[in-house]
Amino acid sequence: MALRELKVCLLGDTGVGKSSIVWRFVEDSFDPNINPTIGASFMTKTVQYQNELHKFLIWDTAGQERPYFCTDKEEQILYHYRFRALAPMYYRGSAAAIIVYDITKEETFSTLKNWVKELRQHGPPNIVVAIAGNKCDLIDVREVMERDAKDYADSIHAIFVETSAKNAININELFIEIISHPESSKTNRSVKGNEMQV
Ligand SMILES: Nc1nc2c(ncn2[C@@H]2O[C@H](COP(=O)(O)OP(=O)(O)OP(=O)(O)O)[C@@H](O)[C@H]2O)c(=O)[nH]1
Repeated sequence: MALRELKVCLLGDTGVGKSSIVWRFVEDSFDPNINPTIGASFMTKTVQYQNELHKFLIWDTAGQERPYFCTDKEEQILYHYRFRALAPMYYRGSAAAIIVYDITKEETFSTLKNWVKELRQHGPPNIVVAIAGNKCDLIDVREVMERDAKDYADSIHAIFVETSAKNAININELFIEIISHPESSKTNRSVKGNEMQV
């Protein structure tokens, strides 16, 4: 059976649930006390879909601009240059970027639009953009309407799903949509025998 590799990165504001989405996808678990990501973390998961194996190489980036341990301005600037400014390393060569916002926080949707602009300006030309409106289990405190987010996603030709890492809603579907997107197969890398690398 053919094996294809797909580099995918997750972008978005701090606390929107990027790591939780990755944990739900890779480990099928959810930790309500998960720690904020420092810099970036890397995980892989291989799924079988339509007679092919797809190995996701997942880079989960930190959304936090000013981590709690940075007490003064100098430390914050240092953090920015050490981690946030490294984001291009993670989206370069990616088949897809999953940009996550929190449906209960309007400002995280604005951050998402900034990431879309950055990807359009500096990202790979064929990168598949997938927008995930996470925490859809919290509809009572919703601030971003699903229709508005879907209209925006359609306007930029992005995949769109509302997800809940907590309740395992649309997490696998999100990754399957990425596999099935015609553009992602162009960036997919076929791997033969012992050529496979993490
Ligand atoms: N109710 C609910 N809470 C969630 C969901 N996903 C994540 N959370 C919670 O939101 C908080 C932040 O989750 P993370 O996965 O650390 O968010 P992140 O985007 O990776 O954050 P950074 O690492 O700081 O960039 C945690 O308390 C999670 O338990 C969800 O689908 N529903």
